[in-house]
Amino acid sequence: MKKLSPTKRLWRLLKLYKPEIRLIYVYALFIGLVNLSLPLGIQAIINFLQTGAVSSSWLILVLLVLLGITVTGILQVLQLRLVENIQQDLFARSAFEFAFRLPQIESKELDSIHAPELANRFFDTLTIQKGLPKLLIDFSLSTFQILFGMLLLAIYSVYFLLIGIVLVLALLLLVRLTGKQGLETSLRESKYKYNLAFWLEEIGRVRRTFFMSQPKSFHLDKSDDITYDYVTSRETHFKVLMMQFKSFIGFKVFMAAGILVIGGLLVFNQQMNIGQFVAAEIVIILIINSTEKLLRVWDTVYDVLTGLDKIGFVTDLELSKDTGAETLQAQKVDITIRDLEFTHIGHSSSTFEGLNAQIPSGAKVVLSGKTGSGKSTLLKVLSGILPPSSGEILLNGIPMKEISQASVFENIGMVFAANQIFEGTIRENILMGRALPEAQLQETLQRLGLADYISDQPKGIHSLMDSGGRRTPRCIIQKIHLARAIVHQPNILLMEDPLINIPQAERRSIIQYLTAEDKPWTLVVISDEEDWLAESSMTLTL
Ligand SMILES: Nc1ncnc2c1ncn2[C@@H]1O[C@H](COP(=O)(O)OP(=O)(O)OP(=O)(O)O)[C@@H](O)[C@H]1O
Repeated sequence: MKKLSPTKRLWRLLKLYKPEIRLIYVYALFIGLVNLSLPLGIQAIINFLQTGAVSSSWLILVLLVLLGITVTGILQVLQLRLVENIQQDLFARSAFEFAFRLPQIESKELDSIHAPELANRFFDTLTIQKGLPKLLIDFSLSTFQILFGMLLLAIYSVYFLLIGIVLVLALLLLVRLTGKQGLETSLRESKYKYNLAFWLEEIGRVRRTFFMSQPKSFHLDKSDDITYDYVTSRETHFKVLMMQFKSFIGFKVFMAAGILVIGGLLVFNQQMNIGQFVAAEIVIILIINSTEKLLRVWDTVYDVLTGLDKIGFVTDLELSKDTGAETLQAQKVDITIRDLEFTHIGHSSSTFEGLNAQIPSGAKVVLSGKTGSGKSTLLKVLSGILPPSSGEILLNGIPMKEISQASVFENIGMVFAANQIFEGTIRENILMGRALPEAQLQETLQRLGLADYISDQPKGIHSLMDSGGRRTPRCIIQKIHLARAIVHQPNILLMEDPLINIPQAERRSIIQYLTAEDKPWTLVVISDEEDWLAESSMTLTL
């Protein structure tokens, strides 16, 4: 898929909130118009005052000016409400995008990426969120303010209008010439920011190793290298910003000088009365303030574009597609492996090839082979997590790619070698949101020898586990992995060394339970333990 440019991403985002943004701009337009009531009203008030009499017209004018100020205030409150709605919606949208996408991303996309690191990019949602008021309110208000101010001044003198046109053209030219460079430097700066965040997470993850390591400076040196890269790229970005900022200030001075000189000359030449001059001065102040605001929006534009690019990286990653239409309905499943080959991305030779096997339903298979022979890879291919490079797997004679992924996953229980405990209660970690009869859960806990441990916990099965089960014994972690895999009585049970942390005395009874004749599953386990071999009905060697 072609990568979208950050600017295109911004348009796409703004399109989502078209009705709200339209209203924000309509309000800004009104605010810009009503704001003119201040200079115009004051101009008329001064003219009245010069007549030296308090009249009802003077009073009405004062009230009109006050009404103008109140109306703009109300419209600004309405704008804030609209932007707040967009900000809240954006947060929720981003949260669900991440939660939905992270587990669904195609395995091949994540081959060289550490998936948890992708979650760091969620924080750019806040950058975008914070940038929106500036981008929508400040930008729209300032633009209309400058536009209407210039038009009003043009009524006083056409020279004012010329100055305005020169200013707008100069701003557009500057954006065109330096905008791209600013975005590039901002993206580079952001890259190092993420590198540093990831490295700090790594230090946190293996903190004890770093705590004990001598010399102590290793992780600091590495942090220093990344920080240096960050600061250097930030400095480059800042230089671009400074160059833009200085040019903006130059434009501002040029505009103020032009308007003030022309205004003064018009008064001297009596082409303007004092009331008009004061009004023109107020308009000039409004325009200068608005230009100032536009300058400040610029930095935010880069932040928002960079944030969108960073989040876009995650949302661009291809998701795993569920193209199969068949469902797996049988109670028992046999597995046929036909000419199976798998090659990891970036590897020139295949991990395994020409693999053929027939695993009858209910078989208890031990998968063995020397280290690196591809046992874990085969298990992932069998589960449908990794698609084979060639050949196929059939479940009850149906090619796996024709069966819907949801149906395959519903029928599989899987125990991975890697720790899969997430922060949540023991119950959540086992059931993963499945609604199962309580008796079925209790039976599983009993059979795996988990019931006693759980009842000893302060909140029983509702006790909280840390991420990775930090404070839970490894044996219990493994039993929870097992409980998760079998509690729904799957038809296929795939396990990578599932019992290595479980005491020998308990292992045999668990193996006997998992390999019992009456169990619904066809079991494939990676292990070289005698106990598994003794209870298995077949072995598969890679
Ligand atoms: N995500 C990956 N990307 C690239 N290569 C990989 C990936 N995962 C595994 N490999 C490589 O594929 C080969 C098979 O790995 P696999 O983990 O399947 O073997 P294994 O038999 O389970 O090994 P072990 O018994 O040591 O766990 C190895 O050479 C490994 O380096």
